[in-house]
Amino acid sequence: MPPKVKICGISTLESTKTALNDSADFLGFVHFAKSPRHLPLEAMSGLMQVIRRVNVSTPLVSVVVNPDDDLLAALKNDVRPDLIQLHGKESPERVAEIQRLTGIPLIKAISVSEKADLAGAHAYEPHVDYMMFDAKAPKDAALPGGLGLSFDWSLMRHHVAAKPWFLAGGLSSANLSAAVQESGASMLDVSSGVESAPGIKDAGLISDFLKAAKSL
Ligand SMILES: O=C(O)c1ccccc1NCC(=O)[C@H](O)[C@H](O)COP(=O)(O)O
Repeated sequence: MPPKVKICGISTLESTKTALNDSADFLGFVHFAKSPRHLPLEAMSGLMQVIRRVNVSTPLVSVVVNPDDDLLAALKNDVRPDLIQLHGKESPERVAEIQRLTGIPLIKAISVSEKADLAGAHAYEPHVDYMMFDAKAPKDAALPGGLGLSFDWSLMRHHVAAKPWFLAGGLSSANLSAAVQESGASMLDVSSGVESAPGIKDAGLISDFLKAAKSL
């Protein structure tokens, strides 16, 4: 079974169309002011509404970082994504609270640089539908994700998980096969690897990535 793919950091209808034409399994939209992929909530909501007119089956994911209750209320009441991806330092208790507050299925991202980072993941599992394992950002980085950095994929080999998980960080059409082999991942997430410049998605790179993933 080929890995499922989430194309993250989509901000235009054009890249949405490419991703859907080549059978992306999830589409991610980032709301984080410092990100070159940042979408204000109104724009995210508008784009999602347009997508839903032509495609109701592909889950649309709002990616946020340490969201406060006001942001969660806006996501729940106005944007209404299929999933919320939590990509900050949310504690397991806060994730449980976010689940209660929104009722929207969650993806919790964990930053990984060494094996010890995986141990903390289990505490989130009761509260989420999916986990994501992404490369840990450098201390001085402006963003917690979308940096095109990888971690040692073999760390995931013996990870026993109660929830399905995405592998993220520095993936591209050139390395995804090795990444799947080394990590055992059945779900992949990519952003920079399908861009021609930060925040600029490239139709050819999106197609290449999805075709390479679907051919595994
Ligand atoms: O992509 C961003 O700009 C971003 C900003 C703030 C929080 C999360 C962000 N991205 C989350 C993702 O799911 C990325 O796809 C993931 O980190 C992998 O990125 P990349 O290494 O560029 O493929």
